[in-house]
Amino acid sequence: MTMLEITGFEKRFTIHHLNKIMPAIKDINFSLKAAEFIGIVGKSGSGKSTILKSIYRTYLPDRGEILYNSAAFGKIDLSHITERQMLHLRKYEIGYVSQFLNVMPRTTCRQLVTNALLEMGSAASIAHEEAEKALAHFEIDPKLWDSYPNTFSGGEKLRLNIAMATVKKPRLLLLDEPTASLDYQSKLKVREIIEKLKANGTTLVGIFHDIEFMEGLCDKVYDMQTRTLTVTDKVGVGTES
Ligand SMILES: Nc1ncnc2c1ncn2[C@@H]1O[C@H](COP(=O)(O)OP(=O)(O)OP(=O)(O)O)[C@@H](O)[C@H]1O
Repeated sequence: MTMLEITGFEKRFTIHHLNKIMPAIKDINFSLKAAEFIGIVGKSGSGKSTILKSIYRTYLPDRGEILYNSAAFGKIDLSHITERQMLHLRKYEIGYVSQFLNVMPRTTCRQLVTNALLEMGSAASIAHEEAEKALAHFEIDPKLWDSYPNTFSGGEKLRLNIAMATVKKPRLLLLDEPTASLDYQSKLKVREIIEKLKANGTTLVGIFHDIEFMEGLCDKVYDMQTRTLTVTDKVGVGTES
């Protein structure tokens, strides 16, 4: 089953103070099936994050379709659904992890992960238990669990961010360099979670600076420079289109 299909995607930005329209990316085409992981590679500024933000509907495309096979609404174009539908998808189906933690102020680390589960409809006791498991998995020091994350280190914030998104076991997970400032041990923990989610049917789109991290994890790689989609056999590669 095709889970995500991007065709003829194009995005431009209006720079108001220069009164200019800047083309960002165009002619982006790729698709992926349920439980597949696509890695997007390309140089800085080539538009990788723009694609992820457009799937999450932070940005709207100027041309093209972003078709997603939703559990709640069937096959839909993410750029044309209502705000209400998009909010539903963000809550129940689509997760987004960036390098930056953007959370409710004055909410503890433990509450943030627990709330993520509660809003999905988990029972309170299960939400508490699963939240602790996730915090422990990402090796967030238990001394920090009841603290506000605004004072956390960069790596702690990042690990909390990943815990909050992955604990929900989303149907589609968007990863925008989530391991950027993590040490090797923490990266392995992220990899472990990605493998588990994939095995449970999560479809993933990821940007990783660290090509080695993606090795053996991605089913497909989309190269922004050559606009080609490569199907990996997880050892060697063979081009699809
Ligand atoms: N909100 C915005 N307003 C104006 N220009 C933008 C906006 N967002 C992105 N851009 C521009 O679009 C282009 C693509 O940016 P994007 O962040 O998608 O690249 P990237 O490949 O993810 O880069 P990096 O690897 O450095 O994170 C860049 O030239 C950037 O300046």
